[in-house]
Amino acid sequence: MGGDGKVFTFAQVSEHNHRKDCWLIINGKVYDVTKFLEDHPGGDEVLLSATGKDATDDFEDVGHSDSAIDMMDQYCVGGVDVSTIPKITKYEPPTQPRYNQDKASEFIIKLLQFLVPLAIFGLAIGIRLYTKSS
Ligand code: HEM
Repeated sequence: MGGDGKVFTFAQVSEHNHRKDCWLIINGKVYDVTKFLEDHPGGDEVLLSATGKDATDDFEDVGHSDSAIDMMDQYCVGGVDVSTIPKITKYEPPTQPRYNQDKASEFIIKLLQFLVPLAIFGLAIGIRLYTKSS
C-alpha cells in the first residue's frame, strides 16, 4: 500500500484511537493497524494504548524483530507532520523541601541536652551551698 505521499497532522492521527479504527505513529510514519489488531502477537491492547502519541519508543522498547519491521510497510498510510507532535513534557522532579527548620530544632535539642543537666547540676550546687550556710 505505501501511501507515503499523505501527510497527516498529529491531531488527525490521534482521532483514530479505537478498536475499529486504529492508527499508530512510529518513526514519523503513520500506520493503520486496524486489521492487524487481532493478529498482533503482542495483543491489541498495547496497540490501542499506543494511539494518540508518538509510539516510536513503545515500539522500539519491545525490540521487534526484523520480520515485524518488514510487516509494517503494508500498514503504512502516510507520514505525520512532525512539527504537530506535541513535545514530550519534561518530567521535573518536585523540588525537595529544605530541612532548615528541622536542622534548627535539631540544634535546639542538642543545646538542651547539654544545658538541662548543667542547670540541674548548678541547682544542686546552689542548694548545697544554700543549705550549708544556713
Ligand atoms: C505496525 C506496528 C507493529 C507491528 C507490525 C508489530 C508486529 C509485531 C510482531 C510481528 C511481533 C512478534 C515478535 C516479533 O516478531 O518481534 C510483535 C510483538 C509484540 N509487539 Fe508489536 N508490532 C507493532 C507495533 C507495536 C507497538 C506500537 C507496541 C507497543 C505499544 C508493540 C508491542 C508488542 C509487544 C508487547 C509484543 C510481544 C512480545 C512478546 O510477547 O514477546 N507492538 N509485534
